[in-house]
Parts: sequence; C-alpha cells; structure tokens
Amino acid sequence: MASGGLVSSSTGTMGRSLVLIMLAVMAFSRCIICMATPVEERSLLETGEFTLDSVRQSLTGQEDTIVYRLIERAKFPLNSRLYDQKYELVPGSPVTLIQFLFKQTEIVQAKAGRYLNPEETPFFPENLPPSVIQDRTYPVFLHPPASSVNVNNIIWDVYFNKFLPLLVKPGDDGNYAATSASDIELLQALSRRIHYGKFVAEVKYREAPHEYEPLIRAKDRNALMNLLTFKKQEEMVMRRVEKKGMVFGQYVSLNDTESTGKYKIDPSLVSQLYEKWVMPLTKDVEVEYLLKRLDGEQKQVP
Ligand SMILES: O=C(O)C(=O)C[C@]1(C(=O)O)C=C[C@@H](O)C=C1
Repeated sequence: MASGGLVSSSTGTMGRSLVLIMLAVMAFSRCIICMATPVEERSLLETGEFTLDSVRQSLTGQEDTIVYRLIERAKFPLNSRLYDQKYELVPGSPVTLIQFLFKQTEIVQAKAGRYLNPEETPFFPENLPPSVIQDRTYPVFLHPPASSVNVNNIIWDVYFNKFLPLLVKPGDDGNYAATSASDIELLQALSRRIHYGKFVAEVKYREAPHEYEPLIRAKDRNALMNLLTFKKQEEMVMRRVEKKGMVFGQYVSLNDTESTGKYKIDPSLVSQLYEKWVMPLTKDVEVEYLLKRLDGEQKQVP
C-alpha cells in the first residue's frame, strides 16, 4: 500500500510536473511569437479592431519602419542623377530613372495584390495591372466614395525637393539601383502612414458623427481641421520619433563605455519630418476624406 501510494503519488507529481513543463513551453513559445510579431505591427484589417487607440497604435508601429528606412536611405549620398531627367538615364523616355523604376515596381507589386489592400496607395495609379491573386479580400471599413483620397503627388514633391537633401550627404556613388530601392521603400512607408489618415478620420467620424456632419455639409475645412487636431498627441509623437531616431540610429559598440554621441541620422530631423510634413499631410488626408464622407449617403430627415 505504502509503496503503491508512493508510486501513485510520485506518478502524480511527475504528471503535474509534465503538465507544468508543457504549460511553460507553451507560454515560452507564445512569448517568442509575441516578440516576433509586436502587437502594433499587426494590420488592423486583420484584427478588425478599429478604435482611435488601435489606429494610433498602428501609427506608432509604422514609425519604426519609417525610422529604419530613413537610416537605410542615409547610407547613400544624394545620387541626384536618379532624379534629374536631363541625364536621360531612361533612353527614349521623358521620365527620370526614379519615376521609371518606381512605376515598374508598382506594376509588379500590383500583380501581387498590393493595391487591393486599402492601406496601400499607389504613386502611379494609372493603368496598373490587376492582381494575379484573386482570392485575397479585405473587410470594407472606409467609406467607399472617400477611400480614393490620394496625396502621393504632394508626398513625392516634398520628399525629393525638400526632405531628401536634408537627410543625405551630397555626392554621387553610382549606386542607383540600391538607392532607388531605398527611396521606394521609404516613400511607400511614408505614404502608408500619411494615408492612414483615412482610417483615423473614419474612426473619429464614427465616434462623433453629430459633430462632424454639420461641418462636412458646410464644407468647412478649417473647422474640420480644428476638430480633428490634438496638439498634445502631436507633441508626444514628435518626442517619440526623435527618441526612436536616437535608439535605432545609435552606433553599437561592444565596449559599453564607448559612446560616440553620434547617430546614423540626426534624430531632430525625424521629429522635423513629422512636424512639418508627416502630421500636416495626415491631417490633410483626414480633412479630404471627411469632406467626401457623406457622398452617396441619404440626408437624414429630422
Ligand atoms: O492621433 C490622431 O488623432 C491623429 O489624427 C493623428 C495625428 C498624427 O498625424 O499623428 C494627426 C492629427 C492629430 O492632431 C494628432 C495626431
């Protein structure tokens, strides 16, 4: 009995230990998955949780991508021949090399379904080919008549004419393919972030339609801009992106005491980018979207 009791109690202990080990392994692997896919990196179209908090969380995750891509682009000098048509790098065509490469990239990515995703907005929307992937569908969250807002021509102009010369060193290293790939990825990340203004606007509208509707009907852009602006939120974003510029852009040394105090990109340039262009353009997208928010809807009879 005694030994039987001992056996059964040790079997029970072993069984419990086994269960505990299994639970620990499960928790650990979930933890690894959590680390691999941070919450804010998940597309809201997958989670379907559209709230002001969740949309802001997505914007926070997108900051990481933008800062990494800024660091990547800053590894190359300006390479201005890419952007100047006078060099005729695309023989027989009136476009710059970057326009040519960007358009070709969008054509390939359209075939893979990139622009079926409402979070993506093409820079060259004319005559894009259909997706070869037919069965990929996305939930409809945006108001269809308003979802086509596209400010990529402004993003393009600001990026090449105002921002890029501040980010990179002058000069030409002839690395045009790698430089243009870096420009394209950075511009796509900026465009995605700025056009997320559509999702922010939709959430804000759904939370307070009674506040937005009269201003939309009156086409009062200034009042809409005031209503959707949160200065404190903007200040927080600017401080956070500057910090990300420092943390992601530091030179890593195995010697802990060695700190150069230098960064791969100027962190204050990241907050400047957000203050002068990213947030104002996001708000312009929000206003443009809202102005179309009632299109195609029946006016409510009081
Ligand atoms: O978070 C919001 O409410 C937004 O509309 C986004 C955003 C931004 O671009 O980060 C834009 C406008 C607001 O004033 C604050 C922040």
